[in-house]
Amino acid sequence: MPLERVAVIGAGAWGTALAQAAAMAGRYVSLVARNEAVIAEINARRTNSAYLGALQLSDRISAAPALAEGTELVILAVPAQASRKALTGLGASALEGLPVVLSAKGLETGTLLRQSEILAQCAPGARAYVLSGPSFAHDVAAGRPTAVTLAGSDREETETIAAALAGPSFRPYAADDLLGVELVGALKNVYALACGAVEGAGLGASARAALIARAYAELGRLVVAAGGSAQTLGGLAGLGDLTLSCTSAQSRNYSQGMALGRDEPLRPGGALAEGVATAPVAQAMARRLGVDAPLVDAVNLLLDRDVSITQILSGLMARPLKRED
Ligand SMILES: NC(=O)C1=CN([C@@H]2O[C@H](COP(=O)(O)OP(=O)(O)OC[C@H]3O[C@@H](n4cnc5c(N)ncnc54)[C@H](OP(=O)(O)O)[C@@H]3O)[C@@H](O)[C@H]2O)C=CC1
Ligand SMILES: O=C(CO)COP(=O)(O)O
Repeated sequence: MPLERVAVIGAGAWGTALAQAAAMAGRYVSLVARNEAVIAEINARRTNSAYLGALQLSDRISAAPALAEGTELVILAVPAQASRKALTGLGASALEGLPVVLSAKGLETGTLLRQSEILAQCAPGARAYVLSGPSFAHDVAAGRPTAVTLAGSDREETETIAAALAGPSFRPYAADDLLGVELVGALKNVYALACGAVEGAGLGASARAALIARAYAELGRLVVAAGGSAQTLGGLAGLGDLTLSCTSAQSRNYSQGMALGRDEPLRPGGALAEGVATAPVAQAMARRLGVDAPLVDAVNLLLDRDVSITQILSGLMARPLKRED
């Protein structure tokens, strides 16, 4: 089987979970961490307690401070705003000719770039793939079943990578629409903030469901205008992840949204909510594309603390009535 030796960059919750998934799929995994204590704990005790509690990691995983010789597949699993720094640290020559699976769900602030565009700048000789879909790190690491999308422009290599990562409880479906998969994965976090705010403010499950449906329509307008496929929207990375992240307090974005809805402070330094950094980027993108994105606008107002979610929903309800499209 090709792709025996996988390196996962970033030993946080998602990197460790993806390392575990790859190990359960039969790969040998080097989990690259920047923190020496994390490396020592994984190698000595087979746990990463800061991120995954007492969960026992596969003995096919070893932790290391740098990319090992002989790596055949790289998975990048640091937060979206840290990807550029992590890739620069690895160096373009180390990634030359390698497939790199991008797993962060966010757009870069300032540049408005997607993860694959950052990879193209930092390591032009690497080949980009994107993994996205409904998958909480704790679920994946514990071997609870889910299915995700693995997108890439080389159909044969996409299928080979999907097969290399497929295990008894982790099922990657190959897809072509790399741009669309990247965008829906990043943007669903913005809508998850809004849905969490609706719950936090006690506005009810009906409002939340209506918001999810309108978010789905808005996401479709954005993805298609940006050049993605409408089919991606109904897939695992679109509908699948939107459903998960917009309904579960296990989502950091949703739970940060709940704090916004209660008018509580966000937790600085707390668990990462990618939607907070991505919301202004999404707004700039929508404006550049000329797409009407009232929910993205609303989340930005909410994050600026200009208005409450209740006021925002009242404003949306007062917009001129229109056909549902
Ligand atoms: N958690 C989840 O359920 C899922 C997360 N994702 C996505 O995965 C991405 C990462 O999230 P998650 O793992 O949860 O975040 P965590 O906060 O759990 O972990 C982030 C990890 O990235 C490391 N890191 C940060 N900056 C750098 C850097 N410059 N160089 C090297 N390592 C760095 C951190 O290292 P250190 O420990 O030293 O700070 C830490 O190990 C996000 O984009 C998220 O949307 C996708 C699906 C599921
Ligand atoms: O993307 C995720 C699940 O698919 C994780 O969502 P959060 O980053 O909101 O926790």
